[in-house]
Formats: sequence, C-alpha cells, structure tokens
Amino acid sequence: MGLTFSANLGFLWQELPLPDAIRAAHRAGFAAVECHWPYDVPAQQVAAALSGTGLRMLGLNTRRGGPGENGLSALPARGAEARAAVDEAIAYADAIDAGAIHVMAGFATGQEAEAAFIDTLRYACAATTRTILIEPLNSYDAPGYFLTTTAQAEGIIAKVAAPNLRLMFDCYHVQLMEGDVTHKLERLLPIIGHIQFASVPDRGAPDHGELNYPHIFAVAERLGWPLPLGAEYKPGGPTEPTLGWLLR
Ligand SMILES: O=C(O)C(=O)[C@@H](O)CO
Ligand SMILES: [Mg+2]
Repeated sequence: MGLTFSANLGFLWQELPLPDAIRAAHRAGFAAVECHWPYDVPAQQVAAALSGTGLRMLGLNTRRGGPGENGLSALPARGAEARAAVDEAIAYADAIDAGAIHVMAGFATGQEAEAAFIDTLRYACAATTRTILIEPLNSYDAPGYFLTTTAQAEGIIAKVAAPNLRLMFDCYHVQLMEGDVTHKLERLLPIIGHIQFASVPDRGAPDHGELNYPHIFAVAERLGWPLPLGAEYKPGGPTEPTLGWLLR
C-alpha cells in the first residue's frame, strides 16, 4: 500500500470547529487527522466526528500553559503543572482514542531544564501505553524553545529509555535547523513516531520551496513508513485550493 496523509487541523481548516474540520478532511481524501490543542471542544463531539468519518486522530499536544508559554515540561519548578497537562492530554486522548501525545517542552535552557523534561517524560510514558512524542522546533518560529535538534531529542529519548517515547520528525523544523533530511529520516527511523511536513521556509503546501517533497515522500515509502504523514502547513486561506499535492 502507498503512502497516506493526515490533515493537521491546527492549521488546515482551522477556521472550522474541530468536528467540522474532521469532516472536511475526510471529504478531501485524508486518511487521518491530527490536531494541536482540542481542549475547548468536548471530546464526545470529536469522537462522534471521528467515528462518523472513520478517521483516526493521530495525535494532540499537551497544553501550552499561560500566555507566551509553549509547554511546561522542561520548566524547572513547574513540574506539578506539567504533569497535570500530561494527565489532561492522556484523558482526552483516551476519550477519542488518539494515537499519540506530543509533550511540549516550553521555553527553557540548561541542565535543570533537561532534568525537568526527563522527569515529565518518564511520568507521561509510565502513565499511558499510547505513544509519547517530543518534537524539536526551529529557532526562527520558537526562539528559546528547549528542544531544537534531532540530536538533542535522540539523547533525551535514550536517557528516558521508555518504549513508548518517540521523535516527532517534522521535516519543516529539521530542514530549518539541520538539513540533510533524507539521511536523518533513514538513520532515525527506529525512534520516529510521527512525520510531519510543510514547505520551507514559508510553511506552506508541500509543492514549492527548498525541500523536494515528492523525493521525501518516496524516501518514506521506501523505508516502509507505516503511518499517514502529517500535513502541518499554513494554507494561508481556504484549505481546498492548496490540496493539489494530495490529488497528485
Ligand atoms: O509547530 C509544530 O511543528 C507542531 O507540531 C506543533 O504541534 C507544536 O507547536
Ligand atoms: Mg510539527
């Protein structure tokens, strides 16, 4: 079977309520969906849209925290709040049978931050059998974010040593921070839990920019990547006119 794709509803159809966005993704031909922060929508409404369309929610994020924050898990002295955010995400994921939970690190740096992040990740991995993801973010969009490179993520995954902790490999962030996307996909495959993509550098549809996505999709297919790839790009208006890449 060939590659399939997941619509990231944090960006695609973001003007629609989440249940309607799930239905729109289904109509457009996506094989799955994923989201950012669904917490304002009752989980029963999301579960109903998923079962009505037959789509799976591949993942959701832990809450960002207060204004100007981007996750709490690597913030020393915020451990209780970070664990509460993990509990909330697991409960929501259980209610809609989501595949994975992305535990967001937050703006922090240094060894204490790493120790805090590892503590929160150990807690999350022990609290669920679902996949726990960590995602390096690029320093243009998220300056000061704790986790910025795949090498850093690899080290943390090794230290936590939990079977359900994996890397969110977002080709957009990896290209901006490191490049060498093909070799990194090949080498990191055993620890990757989800793959996302967008054009670089403008984070648009994967049909232009400095990354050649037909090539990257072919690499994922050659490697036998089993899950839908996450379309996490900013359509800059209605989503449907940007979907030529999906039809091809
Ligand atoms: O920004 C990204 O890339 C994501 O995947 C988000 O879920 C985290 O901000
Ligand atoms: Mg991403």
